[in-house]
Amino acid sequence: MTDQSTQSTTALIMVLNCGSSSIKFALFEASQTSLPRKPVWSGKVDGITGTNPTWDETGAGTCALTLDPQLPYHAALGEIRTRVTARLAGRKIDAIAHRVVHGGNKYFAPTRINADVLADLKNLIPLAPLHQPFALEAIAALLESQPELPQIACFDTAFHHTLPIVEQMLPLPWENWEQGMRRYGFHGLSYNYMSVVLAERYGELARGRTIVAHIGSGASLCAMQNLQSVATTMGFSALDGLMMGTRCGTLDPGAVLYLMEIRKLSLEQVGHMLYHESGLLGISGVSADTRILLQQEAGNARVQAALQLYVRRIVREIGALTAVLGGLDMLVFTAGVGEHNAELRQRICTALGYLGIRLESADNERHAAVISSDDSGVKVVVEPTNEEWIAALGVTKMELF
Ligand SMILES: Nc1ncnc2c1ncn2[C@@H]1O[C@H](COP(=O)(O)OP(=O)(O)O)[C@@H](O)[C@H]1O
Ligand SMILES: CC(=O)OP(=O)(O)O
Ligand SMILES: [Mg+2]
Repeated sequence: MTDQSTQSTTALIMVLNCGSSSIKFALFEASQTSLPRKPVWSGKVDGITGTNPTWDETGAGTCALTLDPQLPYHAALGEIRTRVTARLAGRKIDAIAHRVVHGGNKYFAPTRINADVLADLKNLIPLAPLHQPFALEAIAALLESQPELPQIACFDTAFHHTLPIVEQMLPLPWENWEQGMRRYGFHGLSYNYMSVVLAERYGELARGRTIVAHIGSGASLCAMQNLQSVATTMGFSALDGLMMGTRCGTLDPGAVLYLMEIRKLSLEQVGHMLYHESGLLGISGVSADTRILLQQEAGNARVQAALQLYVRRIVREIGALTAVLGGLDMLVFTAGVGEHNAELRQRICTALGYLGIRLESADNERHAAVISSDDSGVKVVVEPTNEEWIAALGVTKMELF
């Protein structure tokens, strides 16, 4: 931010965060010197991929929405636009920050979007088809309707720029690496926020061997050392790693070949299966939402199997990342499931008892900041993420105002 006295004292920054099951938005008021963590107004359209989308304004509760089922993201973006316009009552937005999930090999810092940048980002749609098209749809519409409004892309992949080469590489023939195929890692705005807030709250401990479990509709783990990403479960695309709401996570590549060669599924059919029909939804046949699955678990073998595999994959990958870190000092739960689902945190931590993890049940139930007991070998904490603030912060560093 510049300090020219002719400029208005605050700037209004809107953030759009297109996730796989929700679109979140937030309006931040930035002064010349500070950006409060709490937005002046925020909300989300939730359950976009489900049957009952809801509108939730901060503190206003939820209400059901009717979205065009053929174009739910498109309809949700329109809903947000209408409500934000009404709420602003003529006040101008100074910049819009977009969470863009994939920045590829070219974008590692917040970037002002023009037609060339947009074209580059469109090329990455195949690597994040649940996210990239919707963020880019909003960007393209705004570039056209308000070309003078600065739009800034803030990348999920950027925080993982510190990954060592051994974590970036895919075990494919060398020329693929030379041609740019690599593991990127995602949920970087969330992990970036964690690197800030964990250092504030837990000081030196957070600088040690930390695993952050970002478990929402999409899910990944990040192993951090000295608050930097050293390993992560999502890789080249947002399909890798943990089992998710509708995504398979890590899968034997032989299974993909089999589906195509023997079952004769087309590329599109396999892609649809892996992104939209797998994970919790695919195994349970009921829902991608852990709340619903926990309610229907008793007496439903498929729901039980879905939840068992979901927890197993998290436990397995925490074990793998602990090995990479050479031990574990802190385990952090965040995002929709991580912040709100005490039952699943309990199941995960019980399976991790061999690491010396002990939970304080009452603290876990009330989603306290620290949920491990005093004698736990690893500090276990719950920390609400704030991807939107990191995106807005990126905008304030661009000297636009
Ligand atoms: N209050 C809650 N209690 C329990 N689970 C929740 C709650 N809110 C969200 N979740 C879970 O989190 C998931 C959404 O997480 P979120 O991080 O918002 O996902 P995304 O950003 O990928 O859309 C939901 O599918 C649901 O399972
Ligand atoms: C990258 C990703 O899966 O994001 P989300 O969890 O918001 O869907
Ligand atoms: Mg998300």
